[in-house]
Amino acid sequence: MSTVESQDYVRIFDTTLRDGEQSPGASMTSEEKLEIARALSRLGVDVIEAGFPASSPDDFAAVRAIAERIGRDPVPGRPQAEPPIVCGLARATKNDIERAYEAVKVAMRPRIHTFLSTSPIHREHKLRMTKEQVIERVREMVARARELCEDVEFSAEDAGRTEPEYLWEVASVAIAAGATTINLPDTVGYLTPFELHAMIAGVKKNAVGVDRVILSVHCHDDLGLGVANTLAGLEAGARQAELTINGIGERAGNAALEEVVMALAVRRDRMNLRTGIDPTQITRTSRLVSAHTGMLVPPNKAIVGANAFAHESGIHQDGLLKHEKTYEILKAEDVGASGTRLVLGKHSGRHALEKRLAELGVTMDQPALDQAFSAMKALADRKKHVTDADLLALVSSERREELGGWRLEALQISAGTQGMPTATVRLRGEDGRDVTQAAVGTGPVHACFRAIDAVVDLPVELLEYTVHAVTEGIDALGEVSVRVRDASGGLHAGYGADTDVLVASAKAYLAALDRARKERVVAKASEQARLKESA
Ligand SMILES: CC(=O)SCCNC(=O)CCNC(=O)[C@H](O)C(C)(C)COP(=O)(O)OP(=O)(O)OC[C@H]1O[C@@H](n2cnc3c(N)ncnc32)[C@H](O)[C@@H]1OP(=O)(O)O
Ligand SMILES: CC(C)C(=O)C(=O)O
Repeated sequence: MSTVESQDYVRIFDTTLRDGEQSPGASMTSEEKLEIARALSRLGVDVIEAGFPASSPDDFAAVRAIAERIGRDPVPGRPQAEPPIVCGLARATKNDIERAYEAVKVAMRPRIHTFLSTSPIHREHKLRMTKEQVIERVREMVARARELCEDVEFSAEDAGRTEPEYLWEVASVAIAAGATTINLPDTVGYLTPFELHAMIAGVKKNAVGVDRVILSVHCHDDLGLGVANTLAGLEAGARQAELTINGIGERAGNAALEEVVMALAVRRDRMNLRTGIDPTQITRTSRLVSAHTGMLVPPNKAIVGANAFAHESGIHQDGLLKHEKTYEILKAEDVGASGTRLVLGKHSGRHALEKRLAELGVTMDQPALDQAFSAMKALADRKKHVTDADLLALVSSERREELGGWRLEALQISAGTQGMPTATVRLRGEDGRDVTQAAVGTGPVHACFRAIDAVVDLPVELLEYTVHAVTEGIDALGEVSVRVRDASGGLHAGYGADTDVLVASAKAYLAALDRARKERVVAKASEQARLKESA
């Protein structure tokens, strides 16, 4: 028995190019579809539903191109693998079926997939057909498809809302007419997992000849149950799952391939089912589909979202650093994503900060780490993510502030088109004393520096003032550098970083003044020592 025939093997039928393309606005060109089909082949899907050939000449051409190339072009990483089946969708009409076959017949492994609704609401209002007419059409059209192609899938559209006994009858008729796969879609995403399980189990038990065919599930996500329902169907005995990359598809989409495949892989202990998918290709394929369809992947999307392997909160980060399994059931590398990310933000803790700083080449003793931690928390309150550049800027700003002297406690600026720009600063001296001063200036920076001058009382001339963003985005850290000249001609540089450039300016100016002050203290001390010596 080959791997594919064994009882625990689930065939992955990818319908990104057909049902996925039915997502509003997700149309793709033929070249894009071929590129995706190649990626699906590399991913290891068993069936590629390449399109609906009767729907337009473009769709026909795309299906045809995929049928021609897939299996014939080399697939990097899977040289020996059996090529995927290429399948075309067709309504239960002669014309659709013949068009589908025309498009797929050149494939190494072609399949015709024909469908007809079976639920009362579809029979009555959409098809305007009786139960008997539906049965007769299924018999005729499956037989016609089978005359053309060895591999025929029949889908009972809206199976989920079909009377069970009637569904068993339709499935029995399709099997007798030659269908090799019977698909039971929950077309409108209406069923609960228990109901879907019961539907598959019912057909498996009651349809005549069911042992000769593969049962398949195709679940939509209208109630967010697509993946859960697919897994329930597989537990009940279905051995083909119809899925799309990123879960795109008609309305709320289809069950997401990456979620079903990884659920089967991670919970093999529970379900004991396998697929032929190479999970390391998942992220790359997801990105390709997103790029070609323009359907962005939400950050919190399971498996492929930007946050799927990102941890922000301190307690989780600490746990992960001690043992990765504390908070991860699969690794980013398993699905071809770059590793777990510890995101520094308002919920992070010291362990994660220390690790990130060490990775950036910064080691600190405990008091310095505590200080950097407080600065990081303060920044994170104002900024969503603290990036590496933020951290380095912060650390270097904090280190410079460690030099002593006056420290900025508060800054209030009033500026605009009306009135004089005014700054009020509150500075804390080395002795812990707070001093508040206000000043006006030609602009907010000038007013701020004048208010600082009024406290520090160290005459300097401002030579240079530069401001630039060190990090990305509207909430970037601003970095300010200043150069001042003191009364004896000495030059002193100062640097400050903050999300508020005026605060960064005040910090930079204070740092430069502090250097000037320190040099003056050193110069005074050496002058006194010289005088003492000469006395
Ligand atoms: C559940 C699913 O996802 S099914 C796939 C859905 N995908 C699509 O519809 C995308 C491609 N579709 C199309 O391009 C067009 O709908 C076409 C070319 C197939 C048909 O276009 P039109 O001929 O203009 O028909 P229109 O789409 O307006 O109506 C569908 C017709 O097909 C009939 N029909 C629907 N499903 C089936 C079926 N499985 N078998 C036979 N006939 C069907 C409808 O009853 C209706 O027939 P009517 O004209 O006699 O009332
Ligand atoms: C054509 C069938 C399989 C379908 O897409 C559905 O029922 O949702």
